[in-house]
Amino acid sequence: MSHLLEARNLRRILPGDPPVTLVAEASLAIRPGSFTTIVGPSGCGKSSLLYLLGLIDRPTGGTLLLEGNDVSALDGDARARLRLERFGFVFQFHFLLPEFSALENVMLPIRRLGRLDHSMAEARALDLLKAAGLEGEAGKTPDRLSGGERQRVAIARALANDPTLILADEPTGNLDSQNSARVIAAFRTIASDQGRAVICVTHDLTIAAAADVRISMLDGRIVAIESSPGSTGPS
Ligand SMILES: Nc1ncnc2c1ncn2[C@@H]1O[C@H](COP(=O)(O)OP(=O)(O)OP(=O)(O)O)[C@@H](O)[C@H]1O
Repeated sequence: MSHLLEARNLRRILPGDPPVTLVAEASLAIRPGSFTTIVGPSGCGKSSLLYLLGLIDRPTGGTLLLEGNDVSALDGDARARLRLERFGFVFQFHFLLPEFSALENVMLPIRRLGRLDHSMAEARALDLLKAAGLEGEAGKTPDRLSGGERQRVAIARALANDPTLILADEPTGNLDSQNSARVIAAFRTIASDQGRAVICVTHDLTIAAAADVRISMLDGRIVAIESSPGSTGPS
């Protein structure tokens, strides 16, 4: 089966004197139904690579293929559209809008995409919250949710438009071990869908252990790509 996402010699260099290399010659392939972690010491370029893979940042060299299509050189509007349609993001801080309920937060990207009317968007958002075990919390604003609940709302929001790729940056960074375990279990379930894949930057060894593929970085470079025992390989 073809790769969902493929990077070939992806590079991100900040201009300057001297220039700063955030990511150097990164090559990787993400297969459907996989859970990949990106690990490495602080400052090695994990987030920078994730932002390139998620079309948040733009490479200064190399190629990025989304289901075989070259998306490396798209303009800002086209990248924003693809992010909304095909990607879901989960960050260390949940970035839920404080004045909106959990339900409204999950509905927002659905309404922005504009394919569903208000009541259909609401039904979909409720289903996602239900799947996250948060049916009873739908009407609450983020300040009335626990840290773990907020992060699960953020995951529901990331899934709102049925994305192909879920990208997470330190999603358990602010959670205790019990809530981390729920978040990891949610990612595992999401990644078991053959139409999807999860890529997660983490320092959390429990996440790294739960993944199918582990990409290790050092000084902006990928230094190893390893598959877990039982997984079918990195590509
Ligand atoms: N806009 C920028 N200007 C200058 N340096 C930057 C910029 N963005 C990132 N860097 C530097 O690039 C390097 C890679 O940063 P990045 O956030 O990708 O690392 P990371 O591995 O995710 O780190 P951490 O685990 O601490 O979050 C770091 O040394 C960082 O300070």
